[in-house]
Amino acid sequence: MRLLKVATCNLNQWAMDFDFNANQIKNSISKAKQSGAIIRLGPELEITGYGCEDHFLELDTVNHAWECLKDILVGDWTDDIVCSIGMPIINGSERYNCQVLCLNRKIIMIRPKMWLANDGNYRELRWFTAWKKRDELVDFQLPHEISEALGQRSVPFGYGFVKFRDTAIAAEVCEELFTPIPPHSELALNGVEVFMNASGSHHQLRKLDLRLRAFISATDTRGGVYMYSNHQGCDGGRLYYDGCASVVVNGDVVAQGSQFSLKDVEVVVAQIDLDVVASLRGSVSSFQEQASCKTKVPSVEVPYSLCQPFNLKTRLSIPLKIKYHSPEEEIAFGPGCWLWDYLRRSGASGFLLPLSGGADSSSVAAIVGCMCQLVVKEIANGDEQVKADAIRIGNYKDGQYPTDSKEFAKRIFYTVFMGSENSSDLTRSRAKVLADEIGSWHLDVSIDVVVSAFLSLFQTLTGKRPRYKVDGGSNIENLSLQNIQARIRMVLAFMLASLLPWVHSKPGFYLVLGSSNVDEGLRGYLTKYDCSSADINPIGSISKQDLRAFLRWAAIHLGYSSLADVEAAPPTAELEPIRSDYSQLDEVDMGMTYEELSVYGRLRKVFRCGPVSMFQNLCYRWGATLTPSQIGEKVKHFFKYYSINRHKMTVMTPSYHAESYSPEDNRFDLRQFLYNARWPYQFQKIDKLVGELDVKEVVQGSGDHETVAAASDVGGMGVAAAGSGNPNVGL
Ligand SMILES: Nc1ncnc2c1ncn2[C@@H]1O[C@H](COP(=O)(O)OP(=O)(O)OC[C@H]2O[C@@H]([n+]3cccc(C(=O)O)c3)[C@H](O)[C@@H]2O)[C@@H](O)[C@H]1O
Ligand SMILES: Nc1ncnc2c1ncn2[C@@H]1O[C@H](COP(=O)(O)OP(=O)(O)OP(=O)(O)O)[C@@H](O)[C@H]1O
Ligand SMILES: NC(=O)CC[C@H](N)C(=O)O
Repeated sequence: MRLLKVATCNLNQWAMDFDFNANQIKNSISKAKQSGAIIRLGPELEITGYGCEDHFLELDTVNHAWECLKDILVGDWTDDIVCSIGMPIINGSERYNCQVLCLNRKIIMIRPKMWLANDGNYRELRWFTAWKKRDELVDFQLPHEISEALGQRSVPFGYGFVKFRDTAIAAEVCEELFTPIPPHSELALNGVEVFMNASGSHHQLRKLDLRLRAFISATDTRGGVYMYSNHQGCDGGRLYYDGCASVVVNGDVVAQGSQFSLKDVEVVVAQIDLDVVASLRGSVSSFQEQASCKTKVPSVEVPYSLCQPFNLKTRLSIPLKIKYHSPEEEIAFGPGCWLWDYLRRSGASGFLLPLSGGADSSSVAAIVGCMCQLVVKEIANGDEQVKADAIRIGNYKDGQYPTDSKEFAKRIFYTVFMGSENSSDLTRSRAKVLADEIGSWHLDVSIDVVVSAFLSLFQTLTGKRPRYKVDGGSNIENLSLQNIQARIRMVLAFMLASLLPWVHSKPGFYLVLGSSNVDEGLRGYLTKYDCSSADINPIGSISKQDLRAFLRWAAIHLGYSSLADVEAAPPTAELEPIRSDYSQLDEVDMGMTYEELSVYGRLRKVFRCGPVSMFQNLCYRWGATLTPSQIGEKVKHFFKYYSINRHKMTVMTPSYHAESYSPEDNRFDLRQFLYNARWPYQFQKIDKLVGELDVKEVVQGSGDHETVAAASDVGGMGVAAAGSGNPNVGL
C-alpha cells in the first residue's frame, strides 16, 4: 500500500489584499499540516485574489505576489509539505497564470496555465498568455530577491509533472479540465497519479453537477486522485466563488467541502491508498496500450517520498454520497454569503431595502434574513472571524454578540414600505408581516405628498397636469405618473440609508439593496433609476420562476411563513390606480409571461439565437398550441422591447451573477445598447417563414416531432434545434 494524505481548500480571498491573502494561505497550510497531509493545494491566483482583472496588468501586482511567496517560503510553512500556490508570473515578456509547486523552502516547479478561461465572465486572455510549449520545461531565473532569500537561482518552468520517489503529481489549472483534450488524459498515461486542480470558479445555479461530473470522468476509467481547490466568497466583484474543494479517487468523491460558507479558510483532507490507482490502470488493457505509446510529457525529479506504508493508525477515506444543494438553497445561501462578504468588506453598517411586499423585494429580504441566520449559526459554531465582524457591524458593546438572527437583523437591516395612493393594504401588510418575521427595523411611509409636490411643480411650469389612463390620460401621461412614484422611492431610499443610522445614533452608512430580477432586466420592464438602481442587488440575475420557487422554499425552511402568501399573489407594480374593472398586472403590462421570458432569455443568450432562429426553435416548442404567425408575433414583440430597453442594462445595479442567461451589460452579456428596434431584416425573414409555413402547414404539433421530445428537458426549456444542448455552455 502507498498511503497518501492530501489537503485541498476553499479560501475566501479578497482581490489585491496581499497581507490578508498571504495570511489565509499560511493558515490553510498550517491546517493541512496539522491534519498530517503531505500535499496542500490552494486556489488559482490565490496570492493576488482571482478577481484582480486589470490590476494584473500592473507590475506591482506581480511584484507583491513574489514578495508574499518569499515570505511564505522563508518561514517553515513548506517544511515537509508540498504546497501548490497560485500567482501571476512574468517570464521574459509574457505574463502567465501559474501554480508554483514548493517543498522545504524551495520552488520545485512552476506550471503556467495552458488553456485560459475566456468565455462568459472570464477574460484571462486580456491579462495572461497561454503557455504553448508542451515538449520541454524551460529554465526560469528567479527574481533576484527571491533567489537570494531562497538560495535558489532557477526553477523548471512549463508544462510537466513532478516525479517523487513513490508517485507522480501534476497541476491542471481550472479551465484546463473543461477543454476537449484535458491535460490529465496524457498526464495519466505518463504515470501521474495525483492531479491538482487550482480553480477560480464562480457559482451559477445548477452548475455544480457539471464540475463534479468533470472530476469523476477525469478519473473513473483512467484512474487517479483528483484534488480540487477553489476560492469561496465575494472577492470584490459580482461573482460568488463557490468553493466545493473536493477529492475524487477513481471516480468516487471521497471528500467534499462546502459550496456556501462564511468561513474564511476551509481545509478538506483525504487519506488515500495510491495502489488503487495503479491497480485500476493495470487492469484496463486499453489504458496500458495507450500508455505504451504515449507522448512523453517533461518532468522534474524530486528525491523525496510522499507516501506512508500500510499502517492501521490512519483510516482511508471512503466514497461519499455527493451533496448537492437544491436551486432554492443555492438562492438562499449563495447570495446570502455574498452579501455578508460585501457588507463586512465595504465598511457599511447594514442594508436598507425598499420592501414592496411583492415577490422580488420579499426575496431579497428573505436572503438578508438567511444571511443573519447563517451569521448567528456560524458564531454558535465558534467562528471567531464571523463573530468579530458581526460585533463590529452590529455595533455590539460590552462583550455582547449576536445570538439571535432577528435581534441581529434589527441592528443591521432596515426595510421600508413606501406606499402611494395606488398601493393596496394587502401588499402594505405583507411587507410589515415579513419584516416582523425577519426582524428588520421596518418603516411604513406614504410618498403621496412628494408625488403631488412634483406634479404641482410641473403644473406651475407648464400649466398641465398628467392623468392616469384609467382617468382618460394618454400612454405618455400614464407612464410618467408611474415613473415619478418609482423614482421618488429611489431617492427616499438613499436618503434613509444615509440618515437613519444618524437618527439612531449608529455609526456608518447603510447599503441600499436593489431587487429587480433577470427577466425584468431582459424585457426592460422597470423604470430606469427607480428602486432598481441601488448599491448592490442579490437577485439581479435570478429568474422570476426560480424566485417564486425560492419563496415557497423559504416560507418553510427559513421560517418566514408569510412568503407563501407573497408567492401566491399575482405580480403587480401597483403604480396605477386600481378600479373595479382594472388592476395593473406585470404579465399583462409586459405582453408576455415570466415563463415565456425565461425561454426567450435562454434562447437569446445560452443558445445564441437571433430573432430568426429563436422563431424556428419556438415553432418546435410551441407549435402544438400556437400558429407560426402567433409565434412570429411573440418573438417580434420580445425583440422589440428587449432592444428598446437595452440601454437600461448599462446602468443596472451590480448584481450577484447566478444565471447563464443574465443580460448584465457590464461584464457578462456584452452587446450594443442602441438598436434599430424594428429589426427590419430579421423580422421580414420571420414574416416570410410564417407565410411559407402557413401555406405548407408544416408544423403539425410539437408532440409529434421527434427532436422536441428528445430535447424537451434541456435546462428545463425544451430547445429543439438550438444547437448545443448544454444550458451551461459559456460558464
Ligand atoms: N436608446 C436610448 N438610449 C438611452 N436612453 C434612452 C433610450 N431610449 C430611451 N431612453 C431613456 O429612457 C427613458 C425611458 O425609460 P423609463 O423612464 O424607465 O420609462 P419606460 O421604459 O418608458 O417606462 C417604464 C416601464 O417600466 C414599467 N414599470 C414601471 C415601474 C415598475 C415596474 C416594475 O414592476 O418593476 C415596471 C412601466 O409600466 C413601464 O412599462 C426615456 O425617457 C429616456 O430618458
Ligand atoms: N410600495 C413600495 N414600497 C417600497 N418599495 C417599493 C414599493 N413599490 C415598489 N418598490 C420597490 O421598487 C421595486 C420595483 O417595483 P415594482 O413593485 O414595480 O415591482 P417588482 O419589480 O415586481 O418588485 P416586487 O416584486 O418587489 O414588487 C421593488 O422591488 C421595490 O424594491
Ligand atoms: N478560472 C477558470 O479557469 C474558470 C473555468 C470555468 N469556466 C469555471 O467556471 O469553472
